Amino acid sequence: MLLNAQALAAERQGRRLWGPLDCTLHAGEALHVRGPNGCGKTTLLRTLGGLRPPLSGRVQRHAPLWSLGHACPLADELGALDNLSTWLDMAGAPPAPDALRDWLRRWSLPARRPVRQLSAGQRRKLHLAPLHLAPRPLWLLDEPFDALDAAGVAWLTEATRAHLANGGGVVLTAHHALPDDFPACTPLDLGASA
Ligand SMILES: Nc1ncnc2c1ncn2[C@@H]1O[C@H](COP(=O)(O)OP(=O)(O)OP(=O)(O)O)[C@@H](O)[C@H]1O
Repeated sequence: MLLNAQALAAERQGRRLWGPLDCTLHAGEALHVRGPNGCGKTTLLRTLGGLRPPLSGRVQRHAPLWSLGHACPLADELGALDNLSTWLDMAGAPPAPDALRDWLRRWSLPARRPVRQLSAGQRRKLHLAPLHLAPRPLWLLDEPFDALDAAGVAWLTEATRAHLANGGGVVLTAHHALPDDFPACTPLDLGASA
């Protein structure tokens, strides 16, 4: 088992968002968190990743994880190369320099230009790089398809398929329908926003 949550509940500013809910993620499984804007999908992912305490209940994480939020945690003034190497170093997963440069070349991303000058899709491809450069069994991905072009969507679809086949697990949100060829996901529906 990669992840287990029991009787988990969350609130924002005194208002119950969701819960209590239980969820379990085993190796090879994917969970698609669904619901309207504001219902608490991001809050759930952050809670599962340990970035936010639950109102009640508990989460047990049994594997190293990448928790990639909706906003890219990139330093605007640094280039792609420095951003990725610093981020991965700090995460205890320093990448092989060649692999890092290959990733930038693959997407034609400039190594040195400040990332504030990159497009949203280019930034998304940087943001997703740890999944490729430093494999970890558990992926918590908040809107990972946002701003991605067709090649990026195809890559993420195939990377997820390989990840699950290798015993990984994924919890993700997506504002739109998942690609037709995306691996099967179990839906986790949150209620309407208040
Ligand atoms: N920092 C914050 N302080 C107070 N309330 C917040 C904060 N962040 C989010 N909220 C509120 O919590 C609720 C859930 O937000 P959350 O971002 O988890 O929803 P979501 O389902 O991911 O939304 P979306 O589909 O728009 O991304 C919303 O009503 C939002 O207004």
